[in-house]
Formats: sequence, structure tokens, C-alpha cells
Amino acid sequence: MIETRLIDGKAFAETLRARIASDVTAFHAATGVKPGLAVVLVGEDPASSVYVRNKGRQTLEAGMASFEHKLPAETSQDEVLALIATLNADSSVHGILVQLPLPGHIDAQAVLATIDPAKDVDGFHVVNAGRLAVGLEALVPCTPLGCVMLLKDTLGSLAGLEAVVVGRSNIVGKPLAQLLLREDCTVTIAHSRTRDLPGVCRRADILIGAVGRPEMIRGDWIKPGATVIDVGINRITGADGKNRLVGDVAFEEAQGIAGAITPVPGGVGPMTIACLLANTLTAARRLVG
Ligand SMILES: NC(=O)C1=CN([C@@H]2O[C@H](COP(=O)(O)OP(=O)(O)OC[C@H]3O[C@@H](n4cnc5c(N)ncnc54)[C@H](OP(=O)(O)O)[C@@H]3O)[C@@H](O)[C@H]2O)C=CC1
Ligand SMILES: Nc1nc(=O)c2c([nH]1)NC[C@@H]1CN(c3ccc(C(=O)N[C@@H](CCC(=O)O)C(=O)O)cc3)C=[N+]21
Ligand SMILES: [Mg+2]
Repeated sequence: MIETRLIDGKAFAETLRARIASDVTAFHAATGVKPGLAVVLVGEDPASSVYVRNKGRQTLEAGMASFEHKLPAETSQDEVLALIATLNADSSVHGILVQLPLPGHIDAQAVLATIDPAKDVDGFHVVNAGRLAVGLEALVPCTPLGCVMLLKDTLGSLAGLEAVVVGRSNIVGKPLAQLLLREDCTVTIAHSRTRDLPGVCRRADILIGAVGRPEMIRGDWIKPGATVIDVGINRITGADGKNRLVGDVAFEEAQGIAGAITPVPGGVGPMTIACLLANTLTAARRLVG
């Protein structure tokens, strides 16, 4: 048995946000401009509500302006597109985030395609996804960016390591694989059709759970000493009837096997928000500079 190190994403994110806040102060002093982040929320998604609340508060704490647009669930796609056009044209807005998932009658790809790529702080626009894929400067999705920051802080160089990413979504798995490739990892992307998922996971020096299934990745899927990043945010009802948050990895089982692991909460989640603020400042610098 080894001693499993806890990767404290909450503490790392606090440090990052403090640095961003002082950079925002300097940017404001030099340009007279306050970076502004607009968040568009259509309908009520319970999983999104914590994120939106934390984000709004931390945006203000970083010295940025926060514009929240909460629209009813029955808002038409055309109305959402019109709002985005307004935000694209608004010079006080440097970052635009449309909270996903959107209600079923709205085509998320059509909405994302309307966002000015220069203001796309989520990095979900095809232009930013493409620029990342071909190695050009891009706005990079926040959760993958946060994961790689934690990995580099834990491991130093990632070059040559076997990374297995479980999950292939456009918002986490795919861009994370791109970033790990950029760090010279040997990358495998696993998904629901992967054969022998436990065996594939056991190859990983770096194992990432981005699935959305509570504690699906078991302790004996982890190679001894591996670094485990748990992206999953799953709300479950415990034996005591209380709701709690768990990741995609069976955290207790990983103790004594993993070399290091992120907790849920307090791991990747806070990093996502810190990276969103970092991207908003980056966007403001490029738009104003
Ligand atoms: N911490 C944070 O900041 C963030 C956390 N999240 C959380 O991360 C998790 C993933 O989010 P997201 O990427 O949007 O989810 P999606 O539902 O978009 O994607 C899930 C992926 O997991 C794969 N998958 C599902 N079931 C299995 C299975 N049994 N075995 C192997 N692979 C499987 C799917 O495969 P297939 O493609 O074949 O269907 C898919 O590629 C969620 O819990 C979400 O809440 C998300 C964003 C930010
Ligand atoms: N356009 C868009 N961009 C996103 O980045 C995006 C999205 N839509 N839709 C929803 C998912 C989910 N997500 C989270 C971010 C932070 C926490 C977070 O701060 N979590 C804390 C607290 C969680 C809690 O206490 O409930 C933690 O893990 O410690 C969680 C989830 C971003 N997402
Ligand atoms: Mg999704």
C-alpha cells in the first residue's frame, strides 16, 4: 500500500484566482477597461445552478463585471441568437458563456456557432476547437485546461506518460485529449463502446474520469501509483437519505492504489471556474490590445 496524495484543486484555484485578480487590476489601470463576462442561462438545470452561482460571485471577486441573462425554459432559439448578437456587439462584454445543456428545442451547435470566437471563453466554438486541434493559439475549454494545470503541478513534465481519458464529449474528453497530446502524452480516449474498459484504464499513468456515472471507475481499474483526475460531478442520495456529490471514480477504493487523486468536490470543479476567469482576461486583452 502506498500513501495516496490528495490534489487540492480548491486551494490551487484560490491561488490562481488571486493572481488573476491582481492581473485584472493592472489591466484596468493600463486600459481603463474592466473585463466583462456574460452568462446566458436558459431554463433551470439543477446541475448548472451551483456552477452559475459560484461563477457570478468569483467573477466579481476577481474585479470583473458579471452580466447574467436568465431566460425562461420556453425561450425560442431565435431569441437566444438575438441575445448573443447583442452580446457580440457589446464592447463591455469580453467573454460569453452559454450554459449547457440547453432545452431540447434549441440546437446547441447553432447557438455556439453564433458566439464571436474571440469572446468564446468556453472554447466550444468550432473555430477554437479547430485552432486547438491544429496547434494554433485558441481559447481552450476551461475544465480540460484546469485538469492539465493540476497534472503539471502534480507531475511536472507529462511527456511520454500513458494518459487514458474516459469520456469523449466536446466539452471535456475530446479537448482534454488534445491538450494531453500537446503535453506529449500517449493518449487513449475511451467511451461507452470501449472493450475491456478496466483493462484499458489499468494502462494509464494518468487516468481521467469524465463520464458522469457515479463511482464507475473502481479501485482495481487503477494502476498502482497512477495520477487520477476525477471530472465527474454526480449528485446522489446516500444511505442516510442525504444528497451528496461524488465523482466518476470510487474515491475510497482508490486510496492506497493511486499515487494522487482529485477529490469531488474540491478538485476539478473550482479549477473550471478559475480557468473561465483566466480565459475572460485573455479575451479582454486580445480584444482591447
Ligand atoms: N468538474 C467540472 O468542472 C465539470 C464536470 N463535468 C462533469 O463531468 C462528467 C462528464 O461530463 P460531459 O463530458 O459533459 O458528459 P457527456 O454525457 O457529454 O459525455 C459522457 C461521456 O462518457 C461516456 N460514457 C458514458 N457511459 C460510459 C460507460 N459506461 N463507459 C464508458 N464511457 C461511458 C460517453 O460515451 P459515448 O460517447 O459513447 O456516449 C461520453 O463520451 C459529468 O459528471 C459532468 O457533470 C462536466 C463539465 C465540467
Ligand atoms: N457552457 C458550459 N460551460 C461549462 O463549463 C459547464 C456547463 N456549460 N454546464 C455545466 C458544466 C458543469 N460545470 C461545473 C463547473 C464548476 C463546478 C464547481 O464549482 N464544483 C465545485 C462545487 C460543487 C458543489 O459544491 O456542488 C466542486 O467540485 O468543488 C461544477 C460544475 C461546468 N460546466
Ligand atoms: Mg454534456
